[in-house]
Amino acid sequence: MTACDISGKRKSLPRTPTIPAPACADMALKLTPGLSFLLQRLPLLSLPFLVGVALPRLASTPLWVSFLAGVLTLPSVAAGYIIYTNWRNERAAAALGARLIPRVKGNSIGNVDILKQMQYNRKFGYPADGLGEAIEDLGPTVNIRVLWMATNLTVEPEHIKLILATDFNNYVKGERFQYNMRSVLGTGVFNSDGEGWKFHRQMTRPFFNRDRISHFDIFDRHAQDVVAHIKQRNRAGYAVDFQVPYSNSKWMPSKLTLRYLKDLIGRFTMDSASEFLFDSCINSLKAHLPYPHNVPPSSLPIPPTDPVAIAATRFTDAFTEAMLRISEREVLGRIWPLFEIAGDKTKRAMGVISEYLDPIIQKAVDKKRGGGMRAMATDEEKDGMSLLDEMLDQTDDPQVLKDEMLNMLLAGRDTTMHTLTVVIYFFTMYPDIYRRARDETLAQIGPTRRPTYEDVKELKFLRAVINETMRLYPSVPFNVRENIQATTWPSPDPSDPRPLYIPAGSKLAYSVFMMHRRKDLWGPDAEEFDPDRFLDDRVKQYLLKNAFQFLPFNAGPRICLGQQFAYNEMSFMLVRLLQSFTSFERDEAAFAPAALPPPEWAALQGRKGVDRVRFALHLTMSTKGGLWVRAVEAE
Ligand code: HEM
Repeated sequence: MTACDISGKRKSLPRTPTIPAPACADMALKLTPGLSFLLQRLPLLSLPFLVGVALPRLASTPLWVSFLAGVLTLPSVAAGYIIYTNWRNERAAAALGARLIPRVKGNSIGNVDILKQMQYNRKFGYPADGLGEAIEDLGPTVNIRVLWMATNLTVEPEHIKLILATDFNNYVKGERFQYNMRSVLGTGVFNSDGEGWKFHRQMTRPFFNRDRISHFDIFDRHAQDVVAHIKQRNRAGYAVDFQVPYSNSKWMPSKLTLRYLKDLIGRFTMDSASEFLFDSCINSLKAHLPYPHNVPPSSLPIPPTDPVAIAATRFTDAFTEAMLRISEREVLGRIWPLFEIAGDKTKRAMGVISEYLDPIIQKAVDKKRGGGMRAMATDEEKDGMSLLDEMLDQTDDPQVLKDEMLNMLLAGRDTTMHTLTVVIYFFTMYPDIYRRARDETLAQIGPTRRPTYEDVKELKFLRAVINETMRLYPSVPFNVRENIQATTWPSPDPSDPRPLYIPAGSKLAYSVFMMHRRKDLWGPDAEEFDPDRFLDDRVKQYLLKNAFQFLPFNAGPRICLGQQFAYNEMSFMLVRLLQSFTSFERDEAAFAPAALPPPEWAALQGRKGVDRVRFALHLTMSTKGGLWVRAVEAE
């Protein structure tokens, strides 16, 4: 690959590294994921069966006995393998003076009861239901086995620090995780390790190094649209959904997105992200907003026929669907391909996404190749450039560019959308907090002026509100890694100082959601929403003692690239809302009944007993039934 620099000389560009894909991914290109999964395992599964059948035949046993022996061989071999692996791990741990991670005990074979409970909690429960009890009983790092597959879950800052920072090179996203995500995220920055990851990260990092005026132009345009939508709907007498679904839509593509479709703020973050990423706004804010479930269908306006609105809805639905499909694969674990025997479930959504994105990327590549875009622009010129334009300085491989755009869209939409939605939710719960944030905003910026980067830095209380929101409801509540080499972690239990042994290739989950609520790390009021904990003595008392106990953006070499950008985007949107409205109220009648917490939760301790919306977990977090609000306009 070559490109022209400003002087017209040909310059070679860094080559896109070849990122190895597992064999199963190659096969999956031709076969469905399920068939490819079965074919690869066929020899492994059939060998014990054939041996089991053949051996009794040597002793001339009847055919049915041989067949039965063949059938029983498979579970016997599997059980033998599990017993051997346990024994080997125990010995390896003992040789190092270590112990195995305490194991959560179920009450049935294969811990099917735990699996059922987890599935129930995922659908109807509160985030981390069930896991909190296990951590309380066994300590902050536990081993959970379901159907003989183990996951180690930790909420211990020292252990998370090892994974993310101090022993970074020993922990990877891993081939298994990457295969689950590959049909959507390709080999982009989220979904790669080693050299591939370094290549993607160094390619995108410069874009986030500076605050750009053009980004505030983008935020402002879309923030104005959001404010206008709220005013319009409220004036017409309806609540407006800040995020998620509605049950009476006529233009919803599938049951799946019906549960999760992002709304007003999701449209703000989607439109902003598409504009700064590839300079082509999705225009989802131009599409029609949903109406509350209790508006009779007969009084709903006719669904939009405007092609821009339809295309925007199609793209956002497809994007949401693709993200949900890959997060379902994570939940199903290693056996997810068996649920995709008939075909790749991301294919339909990816078709729609590609239809939209491919021409944009191809056009940029053609322009670059045809010399229509100067390579290596100056910093000043770069201010108005999209990430796609900037990346063209480094590669013109359309697949690499597409992967990166999709990774960034995921990073840039759902995380900020969730945080903004929860901030508004907390504003509806705690009007005093809203008043303080509004007073601060009006004192610093006034009722109409557009905020600058300097203004945003001065809004200390607003920053504390955002941090406290991300403490209680971090956008990425659970995350996973795998360790390459066997290792040990320091014991979290003072009464048993033996370190914990982690066999090579273990699945390691860490939950910042749960860590952020630990009373021993945050004080007895850890579950209360109190932004002042980021401003008063408690900063010294708790947070400064261990910076790894607050990790909404991760830490170490893979720390979120868009952290500063996200603070700017969220603050900008919030400033525009604080300037435009004197208060926000939740309209509970507008929530579908199943979207509200069940009445029996009100008697419970902690946030579960207090919260008035329900939260769903997929790759990122969101509210389950939307956030329906009304706002009072400022004079
Ligand atoms: C409230 C907003 C945000 C939160 C809470 C957040 C959080 C995170 C977290 C937890 C990770 C680590 C994921 C992992 O390693 O598995 C991450 C990674 C990343 N984030 Fe963000 N993020 C936010 C907004 C953004 C935005 C707006 C962008 C850019 C458009 C962005 C770009 C990235 C990128 C590129 C990575 C991958 C870094 C890597 O693997 O090297 N994020 N983010």
